[in-house]
Amino acid sequence: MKRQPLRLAILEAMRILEDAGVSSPRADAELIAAHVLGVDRGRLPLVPLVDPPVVEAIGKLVAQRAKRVPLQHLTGWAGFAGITLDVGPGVFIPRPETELLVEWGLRHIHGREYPVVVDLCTGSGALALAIAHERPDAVVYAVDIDPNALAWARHNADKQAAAGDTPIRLYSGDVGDNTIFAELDGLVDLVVCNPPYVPPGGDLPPEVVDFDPPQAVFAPDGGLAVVRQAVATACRLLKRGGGVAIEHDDTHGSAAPALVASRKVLTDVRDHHDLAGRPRFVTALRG
Ligand SMILES: C[S@@+](CC[C@H](N)C(=O)[O-])C[C@H]1O[C@@H](n2cnc3c(N)ncnc32)[C@H](O)[C@@H]1O
Repeated sequence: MKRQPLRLAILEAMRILEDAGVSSPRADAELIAAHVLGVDRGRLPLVPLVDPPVVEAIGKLVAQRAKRVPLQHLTGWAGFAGITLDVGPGVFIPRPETELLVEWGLRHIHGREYPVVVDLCTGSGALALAIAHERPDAVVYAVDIDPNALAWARHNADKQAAAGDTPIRLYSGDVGDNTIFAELDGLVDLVVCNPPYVPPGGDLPPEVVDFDPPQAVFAPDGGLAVVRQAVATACRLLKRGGGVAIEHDDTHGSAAPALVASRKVLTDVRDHHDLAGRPRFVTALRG
């Protein structure tokens, strides 16, 4: 059979994805093509013609994406703050907005030697591994309640350590357990946390509802239950001058900072917006 222009296969993929209601049809079509061809997306213009089996492989993945299977489940990986994490069924796919917590956290520990860092609710290991990658001297702890998520985190942590990064320390546990990391009480420089925070019944796209684990997304108490637990744990773990950054729902731009400010040991409470201008995460320092 004849070779075909890749451009046409991508245009056809975009049409299918747009009809299916995918929010970023061009990016997804190009990323699927790049995945099938084993090249970076930016190199696609260097591939003018493709063989029929390539077009067929692109078509199969596009059909799955049109059923709203997340792109990262199809490719098997997610880029996050300069690292690549393996992801799939059973673990939350790291989101770009969470990279803002990495940026804030790295700024906070800048100039501190051998900082102790704790990632509560680690999922795939995203925050812990991104910080460990940038700060090889950091002692990084991470915890999750879900054994499936932890299996992904262990896999990613082993892979990153095998590539030469300092290993992180992973634990199974509940942020609501007030003895968690008791050995670190008052010793921690930075606590980061992207907890489940969507109020139950929230309106979400199929990629989230059907593929992210529910306990990674929804939380009781109007979405604030795990945020509240993370704040309490941070108060106990942080040393004086230590900092905490917690992601929250964009409807919690007042409630989350108020919850943090209700803890007298935490000072300099600030809420931060994402690039789209939505309230996204709260930070504070241990006074
Ligand atoms: C929104 S995901 C975030 C994962 C990762 N930090 C990220 O940003 O990609 C929330 C994670 O919190 C975990 N989790 C939910 N409730 C928890 C709890 N009470 N204690 C510890 N982990 C919890 C879930 O299993 C899930 O992996």
